[in-house]
Amino acid sequence: MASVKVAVRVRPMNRREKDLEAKFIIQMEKSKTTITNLKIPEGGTGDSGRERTKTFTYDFSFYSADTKSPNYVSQEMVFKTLGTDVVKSAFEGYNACVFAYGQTGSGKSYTMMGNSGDSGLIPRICEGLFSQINETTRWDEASFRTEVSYLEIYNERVRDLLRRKSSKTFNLRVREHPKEGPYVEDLSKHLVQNYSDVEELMDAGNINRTTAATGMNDVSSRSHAIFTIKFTQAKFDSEMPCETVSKIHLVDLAGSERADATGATGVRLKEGGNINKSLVTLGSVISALADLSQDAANPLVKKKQVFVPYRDSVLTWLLKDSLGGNSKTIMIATISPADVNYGETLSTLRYANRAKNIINKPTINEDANVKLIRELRAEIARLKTLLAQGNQIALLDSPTALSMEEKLQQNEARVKHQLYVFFDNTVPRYFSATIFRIKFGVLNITSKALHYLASVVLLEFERQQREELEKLESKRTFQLEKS
Ligand SMILES: Nc1ncnc2c1ncn2[C@@H]1O[C@H](COP(=O)(O)OP(=O)(O)OP(=O)(O)O)[C@@H](O)[C@H]1O
Repeated sequence: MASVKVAVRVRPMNRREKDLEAKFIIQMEKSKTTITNLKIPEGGTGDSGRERTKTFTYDFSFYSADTKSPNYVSQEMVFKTLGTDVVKSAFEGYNACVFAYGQTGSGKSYTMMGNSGDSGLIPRICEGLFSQINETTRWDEASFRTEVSYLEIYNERVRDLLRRKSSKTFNLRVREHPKEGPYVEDLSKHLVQNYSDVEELMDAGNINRTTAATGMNDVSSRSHAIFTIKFTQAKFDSEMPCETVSKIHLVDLAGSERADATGATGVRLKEGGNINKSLVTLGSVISALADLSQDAANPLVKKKQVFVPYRDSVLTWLLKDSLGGNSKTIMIATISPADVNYGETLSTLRYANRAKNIINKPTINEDANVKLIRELRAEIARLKTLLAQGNQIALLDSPTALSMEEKLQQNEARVKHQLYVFFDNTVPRYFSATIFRIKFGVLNITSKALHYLASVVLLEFERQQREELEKLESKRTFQLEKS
């Protein structure tokens, strides 16, 4: 179990806000973010008793409004605080997701993608992944496979941002795999060997992304973009093959916006409606999940039937696993510091506050065959303990009816039988379980490993039996000498 991690980031005032002589209304101290409503006089309360300041506590509050401030949080610091954990999760075999949420022009794309020379989380995470791959391959015999895909959801339709123009790029279907969950049919996947391969694809995808100038942002993303890295790792852990697969979704959402703030009409207004549909559904999903988690945390409360409307929008359907499922998820809420955006900023802060309550269930995604071998090994260890215990009991009981030799023979038969049962049950299951699939060269080693394990147990068994017989022999000799 792991809560969704939530960070809030405030950007500097932009030209528009400066021209409007906007006032700064955001304060941050450690993990706390405070917003001030300048319409309410200092020391007083509003007509309806509203307070002038509201304070929220998040996992992180990133102050990026002024580069000269000692508290300034740079792109690199955001990566060090959040991105390195994503890289770590990938190497451990967990799924991960980072999504940026906020008003148009509040800094989502800047945080996720960044500018040239000032890159954001997505390029830094990819760079971090490859630098660790290089480190690991230098010392270990691990092998890696990294695949990326990049899509946008525009007007509730999925579009492949990395597909060549000649092929179908628009309106791809979202389907659901019974085990692996929702996926996009026919989405192109690209094998990458190093960071510059990723950079090339990212640049190509960003050019294809739907953007437009709005009243709030000259280059406003009009779609939700999901950059996905599928990272597979095969290595040997204490001489056992081990394969993990991790999926990392890096999501740059389109802005949450009101038509009046952006001055949108026509196409932009329709886009706004669709963008909001996904974001409203995202809000409902977050609320439902937060309710579920709070209920689960309180055993005294009668469990409600909470419906999570994942399927109400393409975005939430595709991010199903990242929200309340098998993933380590981070939400970054980006905000403007200006009083002119008070309403939007407060709503973002509330949204983020709700998301803190979501509990996910991340698990290591291990190959089923490899898992079976690990279980097999644990079972062998258990049998070895049983064998040892069995022998001790037999020795303690020795003066009664049966002679020691007989007991030893009985033990031998019992353990042999257990071993037969064990291998009879496990080996066919093991071999039928598609172990012959050729995957990262695991084939030879896994079947070899099984033989190795079997021979280790039998050798150990023989050694123990020999020891017992030797003990018995020396006892007999001692008794003979005495008489
Ligand atoms: N923390 C920051 N530091 C410096 N500049 C920033 C920061 N955040 C955003 N900006 C600048 O503000 C402008 C708008 O940011 P950005 O495009 O990231 O907004 P957005 O939230 O992605 O907007 P939209 O939803 O319209 O796509 C850009 O010029 C960006 O470089």
